[in-house]
Amino acid sequence: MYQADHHLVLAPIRGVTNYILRNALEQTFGGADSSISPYIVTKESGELNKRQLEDSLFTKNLIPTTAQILTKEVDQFIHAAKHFKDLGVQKVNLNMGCPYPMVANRTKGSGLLLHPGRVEKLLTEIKERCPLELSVKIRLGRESKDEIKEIIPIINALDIKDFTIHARLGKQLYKGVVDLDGFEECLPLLKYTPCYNGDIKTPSDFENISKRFPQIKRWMIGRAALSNPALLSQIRGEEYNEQKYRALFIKMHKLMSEEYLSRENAKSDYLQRMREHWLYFKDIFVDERKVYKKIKKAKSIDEFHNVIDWALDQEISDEVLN
Ligand SMILES: Cc1cc2nc3c(=O)[nH]c(=O)nc-3n(C[C@H](O)[C@H](O)[C@H](O)COP(=O)(O)O)c2cc1C
Repeated sequence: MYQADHHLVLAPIRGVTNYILRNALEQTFGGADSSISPYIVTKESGELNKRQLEDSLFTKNLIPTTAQILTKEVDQFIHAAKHFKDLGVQKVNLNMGCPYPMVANRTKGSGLLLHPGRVEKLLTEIKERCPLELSVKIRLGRESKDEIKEIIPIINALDIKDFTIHARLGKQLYKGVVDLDGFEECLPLLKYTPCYNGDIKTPSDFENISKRFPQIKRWMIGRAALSNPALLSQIRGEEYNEQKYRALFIKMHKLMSEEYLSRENAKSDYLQRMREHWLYFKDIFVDERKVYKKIKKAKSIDEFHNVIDWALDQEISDEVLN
């Protein structure tokens, strides 16, 4: 059961959990204590994506947001961390969980997990030089849940307190079940209690997992908080009937649309951005397939807004109400 000392973290989902989504969520359903922004990729040239940097801008975020970096190079990590520091960011996260072969085969993300020697060197040097507090997000392994057991002594020795474990293997991508036994095996090995992540889809999933792991205080939730933006607040005990849910979702959507359309060159990517959000938002509605089909078909902003007016009137699924 949710307790006052629990901390709920909105997970990073690339292309979706940007400051626009985070702030609109905070201004409506609420429920997230903090968030990690999706990873920024570093390059040898030092060039960093402007929009991704902007996403972590302290003044743009209504909830504390950690910036995430995907790299295997110490200098590139430090270079990006310094940029984030200038933007007012307090904490940076090293991504050691990304499962995509394009990333992992280049010894980045979950690909690092097969090389504990490299991880030790990377983390030790980053810890020494990082101008911001360092946190790490990891999977149990890339191929096997035993890989994390070689990483944990490094995390302990470096005194990294903010450590999130997504209880899957890299080779699973985002499929299959989470390995709660594998997660449990890590607990006695860790100096600090980690943040749990993976497949909390409903308030009762949270009840069950938090009952099994009463020592865990930090919980990270990703996809399900996008498919049901009320989920984080429902976990905290908030209740929603259809009318209250619809009113808040309409407000959330309006805030997001307005912010996207106020940005420079907004019109060029507005539809694409909103379609990515609707890949999750569609699940709010009983007839999610019909809703998403119409959204995908909309070719202009006017057409899209007409479809949204229709969609926001559709019946809301009992699965997101409580
Ligand atoms: C499309 C997509 C993009 C993701 N992008 C990131 C990312 O940028 N950084 C990261 O650490 N994890 C990323 N993740 C992983 C999530 O943060 C989270 O660990 C995973 O979805 C499991 O949690 P969940 O079951 O609550 O969604 C991504 C996941 C998905 C499905």
